[in-house]
Amino acid sequence: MSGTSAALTPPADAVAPVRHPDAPPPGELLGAHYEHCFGCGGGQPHGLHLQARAGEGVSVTAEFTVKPAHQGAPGLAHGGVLATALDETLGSLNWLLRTIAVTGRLETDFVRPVPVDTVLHLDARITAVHGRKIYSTATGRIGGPEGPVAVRADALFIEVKVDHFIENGRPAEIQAAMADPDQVKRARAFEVNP
Ligand SMILES: CCCCCCCCCC(=O)SCCNC(=O)CCNC(=O)[C@H](O)C(C)(C)COP(=O)(O)OP(=O)(O)OC[C@H]1O[C@@H](n2cnc3c(N)ncnc32)[C@H](O)[C@@H]1OP(=O)(O)O
Repeated sequence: MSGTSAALTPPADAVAPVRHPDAPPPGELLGAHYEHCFGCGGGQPHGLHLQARAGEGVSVTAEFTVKPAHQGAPGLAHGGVLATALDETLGSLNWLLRTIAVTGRLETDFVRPVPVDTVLHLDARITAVHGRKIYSTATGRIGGPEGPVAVRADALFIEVKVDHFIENGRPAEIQAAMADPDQVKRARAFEVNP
């Protein structure tokens, strides 16, 4: 059983997403947006270390290997961890628009159990944009990129300014991020949209 709530159905006057001219070409790894991100950062020992790759149009693919630290039931991935993998993959899509956005809503279907050591093959795309609202969808397959669907999600991301993080983040991490020239450069570049 699956379904999508009205909040995740784009309005009639929503528009198709437009890939930013400076978006990385199809096949290129996007890289972590923040070293300490639980989803993609290399600095989190038990994080997902998810690596997203630009696809055609406004789409990405990603792989996530379920580790023993990600268990819920014995030998099986925790559902919240799988939702995190979907959230991270969907979040990385906004890089292709060069838009900073955060998850407002995430609806997940858990279709098949995902054992430890499984590689989850994720595929996500933006379906529509309406003002600050970005609608997207993702699937996670097991046994290969064409294997059966184990999880899927629909999401609504909301565009925000860098100030969202500066005003809401814990001061220690914000100061450290702002002292990192690469982090600042990356964040500010995203604020200059055509
Ligand atoms: C540097 C790159 C960083 C990338 C990070 C990616 C990491 C992976 C993604 C994440 O996990 S992000 C972390 C989890 N998300 C959050 O922490 C977000 C917390 N929520 C908020 O900060 C605010 O609620 C939010 C910014 C999402 C919205 O607040 P705003 O005051 O900016 O927006 P507003 O409430 O005016 O809503 C704007 C529109 O979005 C709609 N909206 C907002 N939240 C919604 C929601 N939850 N469900 C449905 N619609 C929603 C709202 O109805 C409205 O629609 P209309 O324009 O049609 O009137």
